[in-house]
Amino acid sequence: MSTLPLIFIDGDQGTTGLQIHERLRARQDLRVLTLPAAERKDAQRRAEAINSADIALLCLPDAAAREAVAMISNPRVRVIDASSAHRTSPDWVYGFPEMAAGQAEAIATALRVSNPGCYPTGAIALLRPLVQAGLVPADYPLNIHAVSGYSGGGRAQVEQYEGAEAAHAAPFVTYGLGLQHKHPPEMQLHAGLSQRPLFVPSYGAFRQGIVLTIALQSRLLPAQASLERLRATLQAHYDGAHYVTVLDAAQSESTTQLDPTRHNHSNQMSLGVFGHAGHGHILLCAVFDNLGKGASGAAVQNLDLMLTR
Ligand SMILES: NC(=O)C1=CN([C@@H]2O[C@H](COP(=O)(O)OP(=O)(O)OC[C@H]3O[C@@H](n4cnc5c(N)ncnc54)[C@H](OP(=O)(O)O)[C@@H]3O)[C@@H](O)[C@H]2O)C=CC1
Ligand SMILES: CC(=O)N[C@@H](CCC(=O)OP(=O)(O)O)C(=O)O
Repeated sequence: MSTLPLIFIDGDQGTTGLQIHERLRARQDLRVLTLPAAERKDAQRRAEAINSADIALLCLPDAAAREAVAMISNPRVRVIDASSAHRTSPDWVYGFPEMAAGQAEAIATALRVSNPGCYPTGAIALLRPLVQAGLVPADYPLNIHAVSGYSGGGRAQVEQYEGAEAAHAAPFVTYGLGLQHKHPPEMQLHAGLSQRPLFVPSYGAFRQGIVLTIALQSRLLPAQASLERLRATLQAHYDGAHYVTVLDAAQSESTTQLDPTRHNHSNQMSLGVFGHAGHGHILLCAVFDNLGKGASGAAVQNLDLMLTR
């Protein structure tokens, strides 16, 4: 009998699950369990697979993820949930290792880890250190804009852009106009905001990658919140982080545009602070792959932390 840890991917045929599978394919330090196509939605087979695993990776819609958790009877099974079902639940560890001191350790020892959402990853990465340093007030009236690749919408949206009707797919779509998107509560909680941020998501006719931007007005910030101070605070927070980089002053100066696909197929995220002191305008930016640091890459990063225990 092998003693290598057994990892079950529930939802391995979906957008996130396929990419996790791909990332784990060549690994010699673990075994990956998936169900045959005909059984992948069979509740009994899923329950058996989950309960036989050391770590179950849930790459499912929220309802199916909740169902999967309810199936667990083996107290030793650990879970990484990629869905948004548990991201604000106090019983789950939020799977963003760079977010705060001690977070990586909390993930490493956790039984239940909720992977962050794609858009929240960028928003929280930018805001949390600045709010904590008192440079962005917790009640700042925030507007968060983001443009994602269409794969953020999962298989159904990928089909629209890559299937038979692809020629009719819109080149660019702004959505969530009811301002009820599922992500603001997750952003608010983990960024330490006292108000719900306003979030305007869009997607374009490219497969994957995100540019997320947050505009700030200096007159609404504390006097010490200069562009340089904001940048230095983020640099200090992410100093030594493998996957998160903050553009320095020279890099920011020479950057005139942001390409959402820049970090595709990696777990990297770049953060930038741009602005014009004379106008009192500051722009916080995050660039990353919605299927990398925004989903599958982050899940594998968390898996690796959990495998250390
Ligand atoms: N795409 C992204 O950028 C990101 C996605 N996520 C999250 O990851 C999760 C998965 O998303 P994504 O991969 O995009 O979605 P997909 O729709 O691409 O994949 C979901 C998969 O789950 C399967 N599935 C649905 N219901 C069940 C069930 N009851 N039992 C077993 N399998 C089931 C689906 O099968 P079928 O298609 O046959 O129904 C599909 O293969 C979501 O909760 C999403 O919020 C997180 C971060 C980013
Ligand atoms: C482009 C696009 O359609 N995006 C999806 C992202 C949803 C998603 O999967 O969100 P998580 O990252 O939290 O799981 C949307 O906005 O509904």
